[in-house]
Amino acid sequence: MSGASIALRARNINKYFYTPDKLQVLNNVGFDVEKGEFVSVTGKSGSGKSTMLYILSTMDTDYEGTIELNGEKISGRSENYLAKFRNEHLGFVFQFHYLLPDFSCLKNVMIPALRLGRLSPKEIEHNAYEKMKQLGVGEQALKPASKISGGQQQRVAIARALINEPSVIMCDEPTGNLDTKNTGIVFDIFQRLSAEHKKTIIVVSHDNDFASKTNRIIELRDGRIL
Ligand SMILES: Nc1ncnc2c1ncn2[C@@H]1O[C@H](COP(=O)(O)OP(=O)(O)OP(=O)(O)O)[C@@H](O)[C@H]1O
Repeated sequence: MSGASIALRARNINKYFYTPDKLQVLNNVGFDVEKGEFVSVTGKSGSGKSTMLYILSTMDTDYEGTIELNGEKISGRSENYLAKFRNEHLGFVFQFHYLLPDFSCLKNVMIPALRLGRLSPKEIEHNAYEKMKQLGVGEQALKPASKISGGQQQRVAIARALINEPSVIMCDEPTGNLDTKNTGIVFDIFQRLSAEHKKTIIVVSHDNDFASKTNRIIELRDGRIL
């Protein structure tokens, strides 16, 4: 693989927790993810999936090894640098959507872009509404986030993750709270983002059916890649 086509490069990642006892949770983990690839991370409970995602997503900086995202070395960087990097390059989707319940769905989607401050509020509102329409939740725009269904909430959360046009989207059990129908809808959204919009998608999932349909499965066992 040429460097230009790599979105994420992880090398020799070791991670330890020290309480209650010293525990090595990731053991010499290394892999590449290509731009536009849709990858799932699987493994039994406790195998280190969430720990790895926290590290890859720059939230946890206490590890050994090196990580490059979009050609930039992100290991060993300051929190200020990483916060800016996250805003510009990464989108996040979690099992629980963490939408602000009393704010409108549209406002929820707008918030990361308002925080970034690159565009005017009018432009951001327009972009947020477009993203919501693309994900089939345009009609929910003005409703409070607490007043729509769980599947719709997750699509609003995906629109929020996309609002700053990140090239890499990291997800921790994004369908863990959804029924089969909504899981299928969310899968199709990710697949389209990867195939048509060349977004790189990394999803931690317990759902073998979901994982088996992604481009590649990275399986962890006891902190090692199989
Ligand atoms: N903050 C922490 N302090 C100590 N040990 C931790 C901490 N966080 C996780 N661990 C341990 O690290 C190991 C890996 O946890 P991790 O949450 O990454 O696994 P996982 O594969 O995501 O599990 P699950 O599928 O249940 O979410 C587990 O043994 C867990 O108990």
